[in-house]
Amino acid sequence: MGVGVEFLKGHGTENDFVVLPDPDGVLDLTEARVRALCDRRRGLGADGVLRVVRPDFGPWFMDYRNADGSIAEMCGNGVRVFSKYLVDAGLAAAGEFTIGTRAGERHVVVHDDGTVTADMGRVLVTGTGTATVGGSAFSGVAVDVGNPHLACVTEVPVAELDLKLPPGHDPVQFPHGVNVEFVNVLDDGALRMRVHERGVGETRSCGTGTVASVASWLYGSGRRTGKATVDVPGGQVSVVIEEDGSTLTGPAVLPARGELDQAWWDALGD
Ligand SMILES: N[C@@H](CCC[C@H](N)C(=O)O)C(=O)O
Repeated sequence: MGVGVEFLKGHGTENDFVVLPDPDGVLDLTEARVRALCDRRRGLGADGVLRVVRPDFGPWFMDYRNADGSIAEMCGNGVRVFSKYLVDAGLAAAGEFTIGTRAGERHVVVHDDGTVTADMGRVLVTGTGTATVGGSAFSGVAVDVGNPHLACVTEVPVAELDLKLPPGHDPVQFPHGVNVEFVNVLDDGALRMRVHERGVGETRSCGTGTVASVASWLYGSGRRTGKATVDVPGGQVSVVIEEDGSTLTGPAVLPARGELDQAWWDALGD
C-alpha cells in the first residue's frame, strides 16, 4: 500500500472542503475523484474540493469543485479556508494578500483571531425570478457574485422549508444552474439564511450566497449598499456591500490533515 496525495479538511461556518495542495498542478483531479473525495461514506466527505495551485505567473489559484464534480467560479467560504491554509503552511505571510479564482482575483485579510475577510467583488443584481419548494413559489432576486444566485427573502420561517430536493427555477433564466437562498429578516441588518447549492445540495453555509442574500434584502428595500450579519445553520458571517465591491468576514478552520491512500486514488483514475 502506497501513501501519497496530501489533503487537509477545512470548513467555513460548516461549509466543508477537502483541500488538496498541488503547487505544481500535477494532480489529475477528475470528476470521479472529486465525487469520491466528497462522498461522506466512501471518501472523506465534503461539500467541495479546493485544489491549491501555484500558476507560473500571478497569485495562488483556488481551483474549486462542487461535490458532484462540477466546476464553479467562486466560493466565499472556500476562499477563506484557502487563505488560512496558505498562511498556516507558510506559503503566504499572515496579513493581506491576493488569491486567483475563476471569478477574478480576490484580496483577503487573514486576522489574528482566525477569521478572514475576503473581497467578494462587485455584486450585480441581474433581475428577479421565482423558486419553488414543495409547490410553493418564492419571489427572489437574481444576483451574480461571480457565480449565480437566486436569493428569496420570505416571511416563511426558513427552518420550515424542506430543501432535500433542489428548488425549482427557470432554466432559461439560469442556463448553468443556480444556487438558491431563502432568507428571513430578523432585524435591520440581521438576516437568517438557508441555501440549496448548485452541484451540492443543502449545505450549512454558502459565502457567496450570504452576499447574494444581503444584496436581495437591500434591493427589496430600495438600497444598493449596506451591511448585515447572516446567520446560517453553521454559524454567522458579516457582509458589506458597496457600489464597487463587497466583503465577507467569517471563520476559517482546518481541523485535520493526512495522506490519501495511493492505491485508492489510482483506482479512481481507471
Ligand atoms: N459554498 C460556496 C459556493 C460554491 C459554489 C456553488 N455551489 C456554485 O456552484 O456556484 C460559497 O461559500 O460561496
